[in-house]
Amino acid sequence: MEEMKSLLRLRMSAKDAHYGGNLVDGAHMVHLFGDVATELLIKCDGDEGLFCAYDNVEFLAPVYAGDYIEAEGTITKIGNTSRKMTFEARKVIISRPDINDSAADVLAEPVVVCRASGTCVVPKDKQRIAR
Ligand SMILES: C[C@H](N)CC(=O)SCCNC(=O)CCNC(=O)[C@H](O)C(C)(C)COP(=O)(O)OP(=O)(O)OC[C@H]1O[C@@H](n2cnc3c(N)ncnc32)[C@H](O)[C@@H]1OP(=O)(O)O
Repeated sequence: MEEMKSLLRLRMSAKDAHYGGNLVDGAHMVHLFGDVATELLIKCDGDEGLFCAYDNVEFLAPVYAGDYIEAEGTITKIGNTSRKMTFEARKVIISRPDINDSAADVLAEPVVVCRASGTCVVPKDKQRIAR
């Protein structure tokens, strides 16, 4: 099977900060993975599909307002109606409020902030791409 991947890249805004110290809630990464999964299913099946279950979610580093996040997903297995996927979210730019209000750095190496895996379902009658 040709490897199927999708990538979203976006900036966490002050509106996304939910906790003290401008910390973004972990559920926000899971929300991004839902959009990545939807794009993967559109590529794979021509349908947005439904998220059935996560079997693992790990929060590995904090995310703050001002961080730029890349959220990437890969389809690892295609079943009858199920599509197994893995996800990774990485920070690629961070704010530097310790320097001044507008300082920011491009990271030499991305920092992985969240990893997850799960299963989506596209019912047979909605699969529009023959395989
Ligand atoms: C990605 C989306 N565009 C965005 C979203 O997040 S949608 C919002 C959140 N999700 C939902 O609202 C979905 C609500 N759930 C459902 O509608 C149904 O539960 C379902 C459609 C997801 C599954 O229902 P159904 O088709 O009746 O299930 P099954 O026939 O039992 O199984 C279908 C395939 O899925 C595999 N499977 C079932 N449960 C699990 C599980 N817990 N973990 C992993 N895999 C599971 C099952 O083995 C079937 O696979 P195959 O068809 O054999 O490949």
